[in-house]
Amino acid sequence: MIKTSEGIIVRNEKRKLELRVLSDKIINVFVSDKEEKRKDTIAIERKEYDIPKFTLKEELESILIETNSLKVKIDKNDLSVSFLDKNESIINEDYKGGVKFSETDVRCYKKLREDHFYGFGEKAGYLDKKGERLEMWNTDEFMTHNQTTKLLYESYPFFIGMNDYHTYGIFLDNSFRSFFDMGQESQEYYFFGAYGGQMNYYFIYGRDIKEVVENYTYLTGRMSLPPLWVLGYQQSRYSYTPQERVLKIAKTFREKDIPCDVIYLDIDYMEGYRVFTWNKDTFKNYKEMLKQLKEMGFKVVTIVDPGVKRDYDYHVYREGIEKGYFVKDKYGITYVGKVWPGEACFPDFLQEEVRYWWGEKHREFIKDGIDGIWNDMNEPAVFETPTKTMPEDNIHILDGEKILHKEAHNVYANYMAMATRDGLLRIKPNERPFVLTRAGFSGIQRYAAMWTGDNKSLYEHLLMMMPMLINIGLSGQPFAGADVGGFEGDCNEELFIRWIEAAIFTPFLRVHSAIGTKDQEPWSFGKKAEDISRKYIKMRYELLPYLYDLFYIASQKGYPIMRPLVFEYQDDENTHKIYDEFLLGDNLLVAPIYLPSKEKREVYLPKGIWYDYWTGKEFKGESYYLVDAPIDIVPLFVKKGGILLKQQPQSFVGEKEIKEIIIEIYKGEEGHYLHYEDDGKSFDYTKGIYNLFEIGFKYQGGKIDIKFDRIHSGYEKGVKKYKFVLKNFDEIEEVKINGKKVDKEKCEVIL
Ligand SMILES: OC[C@H]1O[C@H](O[C@H]2[C@H](O)[C@@H](O)[C@@H](O[C@H]3[C@H](O)[C@@H](O)[C@@H](O)O[C@@H]3CO)O[C@@H]2CO)[C@H](O)[C@@H](O)[C@@H]1O
Repeated sequence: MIKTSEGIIVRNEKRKLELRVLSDKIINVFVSDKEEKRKDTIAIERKEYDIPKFTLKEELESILIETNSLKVKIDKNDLSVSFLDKNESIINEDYKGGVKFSETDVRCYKKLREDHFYGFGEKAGYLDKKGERLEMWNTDEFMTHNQTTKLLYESYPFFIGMNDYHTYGIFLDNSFRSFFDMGQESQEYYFFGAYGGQMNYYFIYGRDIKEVVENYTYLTGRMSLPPLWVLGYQQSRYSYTPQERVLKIAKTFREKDIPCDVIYLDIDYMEGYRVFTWNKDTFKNYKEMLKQLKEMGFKVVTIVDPGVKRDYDYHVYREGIEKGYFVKDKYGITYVGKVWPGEACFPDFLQEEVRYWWGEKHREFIKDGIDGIWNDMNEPAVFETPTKTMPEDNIHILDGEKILHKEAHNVYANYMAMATRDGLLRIKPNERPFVLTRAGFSGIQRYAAMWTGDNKSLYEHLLMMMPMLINIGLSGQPFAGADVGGFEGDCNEELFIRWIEAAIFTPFLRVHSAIGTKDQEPWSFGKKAEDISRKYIKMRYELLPYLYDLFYIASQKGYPIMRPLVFEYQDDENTHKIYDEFLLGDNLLVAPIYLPSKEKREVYLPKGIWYDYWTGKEFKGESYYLVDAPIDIVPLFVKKGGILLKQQPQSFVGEKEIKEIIIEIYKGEEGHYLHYEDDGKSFDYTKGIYNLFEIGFKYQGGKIDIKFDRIHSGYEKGVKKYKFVLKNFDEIEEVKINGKKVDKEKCEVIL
């Protein structure tokens, strides 16, 4: 055994085990049958750790490492590893020697003690993945996504294991195609591994799911605060063309008083699908169009695919060829695949120089008035190949070394998103960039928001939006959404209404639909759908302060914005498998209708008291209820003592100065809330230019004591008036704010 500054290295005649103690609760395990160095992928953001104190005890058969929270036992014979808590209760242990190497793969077997497995990022199907076999290989899956769809666009080789006694996470830091058998093959063990690369995983212990997610994102990084406008409603279609149609859509939103912040331009804005060009026939006057959109308060996001059309007269292709920036085949010849523009080449984003070149290509776009970039087809997808991507033996260069596509594939999109984000940051250094991506790997939250690709206009896909987005959130990516209304197939009035009712509570809210399908704007399905859409989109804008506070928490702790009930109520066993309800933050429970012709649904309310958001009716938790949901109502519940922040809705973010924040306090003995405020655009907050408020209350015998405390003050232009609205309190005799009695009818703070 060798003691290192971070942990230990142990060898037997066949292999080496390197164990690093990265925190009291995070242990990195690297097992190899060769003399090689551990290789972290792009997923790991953290480069330095505050190595905690740990003790080391070597015995005849084993080695014991102990931190403040964990004991790690290593069997000196087979180098298997067990993780125990301080009371010697096993959290997780290798099964029959643990790691196995073979010609085709490397895998690790673990004893199966877990009741549930969550995470795994973007996977179709339900919330709990126990008993399933999953694979990770970024894939453009155009067919219906359902329980049997194994591969989708993004890969997160991360899961959370949980039983009544323990919660932990495992992140397999390996970018090759990976697999996870969570008890399908056996009831005795589960295993995970990859078809290549190393057995390099991080064991992440946590008091509960929350702490595991916090620790996992401590490693893989957290989303930084997005510009406030991307929290608004966004309208997309493949494709809005010509420019007159784009303007017409924009004007209609304003005429019909339906809030909207963003319009997307899909592939038809380009000249022959050549990236970084404009179609001169259909977008003749695109600068003028962008100007007019800006005047109406719209932001514009354009699609940018990785495929560069093979055409020597086209500057991006010519430069790429001349500089040798494209991915090469196994013979070292530039690889050509078929995508939208026909024959195309793919920039090797793994190279820093290529990323810089690509980032600079956005300069003109941004100067002309484009506000955000949508990276699509970045698995990378290639048409008409059996694998739907480029050959696995294609060559990329990473840190000066050749690596094959089979290693680069799953991380390609992260490097592309990095190129885009860094480019936007160079162009406008003090403006928060917005990048949307379809493909990605763990850690993608540091570069881009994501959407779940080509779903269909089906009730099944409305339902699936929930478990998918919830598991993505548990996998460190809080900023996610689905194509609202469904991408492929015709949506209809009822489906659109029900989808909007659910989606306004998802972090990323974009309606998107495919070419040849029925129009999918909020007014495309008649007056009823239009009115209900307006009502809910306005509600989204009303709730923006609450939502932005959740983005702030996500940026600090990595917590999901859209949470499964088990995230907040892990002790309540009934929550463990619920996937068709979710929490927006910890105060608001959303139970969408996801079946046709349904005006009622069963809702489970966890521990505590809950108030029907619409009627105020009180419900006791830990029970199921059949609740009414006529077509214009999505069942919503606020928890006892919950606090919701609202503001006046507007047509787009920044339309009007927000002069007042409404703080709704729902009856309870007490409640707490953290409110964050900044300019919603720049990075000034990193220099302390933001405000942070602690809001709380205590209530007893008709008397309520409200605390409103600015614990950080830095943003002078912040809202000055905070009005408290007391919900569900029967008789209020006395109201105090910060210890001072105030008039019950004028419950407010003016700063
Ligand atoms: O930019 C346009 C849209 O591109 C994406 O969706 C496309 C998807 O990625 C492609 O694979 C393709 O699907 C074809 C499919 O692969 C093929 O087997 C055949 O069935 O025809 C399909 C249709 O051509 O087309 C999709 C678009 O229709 C992206 O996900 C969308 O958001 C973009 O709007």
